[in-house]
Amino acid sequence: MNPTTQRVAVLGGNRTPFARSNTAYADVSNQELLTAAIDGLVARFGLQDERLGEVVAGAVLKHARDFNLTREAVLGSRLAPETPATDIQEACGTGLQAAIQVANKIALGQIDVGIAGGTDTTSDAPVAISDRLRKKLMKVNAARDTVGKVKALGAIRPGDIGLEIPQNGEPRTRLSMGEHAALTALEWQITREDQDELAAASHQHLAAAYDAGFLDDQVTAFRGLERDNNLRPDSTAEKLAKLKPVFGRGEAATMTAGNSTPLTDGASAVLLSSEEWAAEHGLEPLAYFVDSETAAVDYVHGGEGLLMAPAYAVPRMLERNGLTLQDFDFYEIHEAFASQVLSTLKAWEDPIFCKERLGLDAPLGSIDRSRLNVNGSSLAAGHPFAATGGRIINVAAKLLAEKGSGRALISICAAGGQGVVAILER
Ligand SMILES: CC(=O)SCCNC(=O)CCNC(=O)[C@H](O)C(C)(C)COP(=O)(O)OP(=O)(O)OC[C@H]1O[C@@H](n2cnc3c(N)ncnc32)[C@H](O)[C@@H]1OP(=O)(O)O
Repeated sequence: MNPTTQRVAVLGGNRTPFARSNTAYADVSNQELLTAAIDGLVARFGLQDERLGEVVAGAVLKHARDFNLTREAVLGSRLAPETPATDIQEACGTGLQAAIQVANKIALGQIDVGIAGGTDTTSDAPVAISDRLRKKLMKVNAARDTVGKVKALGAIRPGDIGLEIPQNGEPRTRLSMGEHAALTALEWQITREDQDELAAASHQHLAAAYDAGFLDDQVTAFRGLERDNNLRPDSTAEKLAKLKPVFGRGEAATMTAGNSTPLTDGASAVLLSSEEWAAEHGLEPLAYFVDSETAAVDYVHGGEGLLMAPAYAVPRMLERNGLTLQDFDFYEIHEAFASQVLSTLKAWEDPIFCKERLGLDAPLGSIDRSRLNVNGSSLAAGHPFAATGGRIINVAAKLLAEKGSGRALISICAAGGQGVVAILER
């Protein structure tokens, strides 16, 4: 056993431009998207025919045929086919969780280099047939002869014919992500104005980042798309204020298509390695992967808001690292919904929440809002669930590289009441 750990370098990343559902990638599969994200990284870092330690990636919405999606993407890429691959899934936390798994293996010296990634497409969602129809069709398939097959087919009734379409919601509460977030927004009294302001800033910051060339070495054009097609550089809080609420009722109806992420298609990948591997390949690390934490909350019995788990994960990670919430140069908080980011920030400022729910003597306090999602986030880029973690790591690492030193906090809420957070440093 090797009890020592080593530093984990973030060398860089790549992603496809993100596309709103049923637009530029309407006919593209998860496998094609993930392969494109990996191959972009291969091209950028000269990894053709390299056997990497491991590729860990995943998709939230997967067809049965994609049972080993990441392995298939590796086999379809220009990496050496001897590169092992693992599929994981932790809803919107998938991409960051993939990076944590690769980083931990590197830290333990089990592998020298790996890729973490994620992909999702809501355009090619895994629509299945109803349970009743599936079971009856399996009997047809299992029948030994034509007579048996005809008999089994005869057992199918019109009422058996139905589709199972994946729901963007929680099976245990039957509420959508947006409806859950609307309840949390009401609890924390998050105003429509503040949500629209955050959404407008996301669009303006992402547009500025593209214009400044910040994303030139992170995004590779794909299927005719060069930039995320959800991006509206002309978004202003005034324009967003005109949109109709889509989630929540009455007082809770503050969330719109403009201050919520759209359903999105896309993929991302991040290259992580040991310092030794980076040096051997003449690569300068952008940043280092320092630590991570996951948390889960009981949203089912009303104990906590569905998307509030990062509020719990961050203080645990801060304590372990002897840091305060203010010790960061950049805060990359996934904008599932503007209200969710604002609810989390408000919770960290609240003495009662911090004492009673987090068990802290004092509130975590406010962050310097000028350091929040400085190059835009999911409201502007879009949110292909499992690809968001990679997008965020790449942005945070490059921000640190450009600054020369500092620390970034990454926080991602996920369906199922979970949250995945991490610290990058340079
Ligand atoms: C852990 C997690 O991450 S949880 C999050 C998981 N993700 C989700 O839950 C996805 C949530 N999002 C959705 O379900 C959908 O995108 C919805 C319901 C919010 C909106 O869906 P739609 O109504 O189809 O959105 P659509 O794109 O048509 O936009 C509605 C209107 O808002 C307008 N609009 C949207 N964004 C903007 C903007 N930034 N500026 C100005 N107008 C805008 C559109 O132009 C459209 O206007 P129109 O009706 O005049 O054409």
